[in-house]
Amino acid sequence: MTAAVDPVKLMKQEVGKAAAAHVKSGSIVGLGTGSTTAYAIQYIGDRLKSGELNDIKGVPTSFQAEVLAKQYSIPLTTLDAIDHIDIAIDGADEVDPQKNLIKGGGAAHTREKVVDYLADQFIVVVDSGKLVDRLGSVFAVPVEVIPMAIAPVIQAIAKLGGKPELRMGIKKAGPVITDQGNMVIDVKFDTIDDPVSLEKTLNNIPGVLENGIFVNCADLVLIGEVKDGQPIVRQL
Ligand SMILES: O=C(CO)[C@H](O)[C@H](O)COP(=O)(O)O
Repeated sequence: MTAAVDPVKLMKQEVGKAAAAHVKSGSIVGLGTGSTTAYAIQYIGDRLKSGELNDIKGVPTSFQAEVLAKQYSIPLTTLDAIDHIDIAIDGADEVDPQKNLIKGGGAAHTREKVVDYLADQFIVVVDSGKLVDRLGSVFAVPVEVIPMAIAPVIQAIAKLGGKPELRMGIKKAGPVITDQGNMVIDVKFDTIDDPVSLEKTLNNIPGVLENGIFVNCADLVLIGEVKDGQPIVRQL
């Protein structure tokens, strides 16, 4: 008996491959975080190995991205050694029709926001399950907070009408700790009518480092779908 192929995995693989095909030789590439971007990193590595691509430098958005880049022999650099990023590839947890995003399912949104906004071209890679009519319909907004400010930030967020929940670890007792040593509060809002203003409002709370609302940032959204059992990629 052959094992059934997971359709979500198929979509992620195909969209990751499609995004990796956009990377040109000589580029500085922002390497996003998450299971979909992991395939893009793998395919960039494959293209380097085959000689189809050369002279690439990657800027990782997380410890995970750094480990994967090393695994696939992608040379890395840091923001103090470069003056631009040509292209960034990153996943998302929600995408609305205006290409606004919620990110941070992997608690990496702070570094992702720095890298993705710096890139001349930012390509988002998602499976079709991430598309929503309105941001916040399904996913909570991740907010990275410095540990000593957790209590007042939770109070301030509750006053804004959000339902804050401290993100807890899996296979680790206690809260999730980000790559910067901070904590994450996931905030569910009934509706997000104005993501532009909510992004600013959340970041204005003292103790908040960054939140996962990304507006006016994505240039291209690649969506993986399965049609008639076959994975396809379309653009938003
Ligand atoms: O924002 C992120 C990490 O902070 C990820 O890009 C986002 O959570 C999507 O991940 P995946 O591709 O595994 O669904």
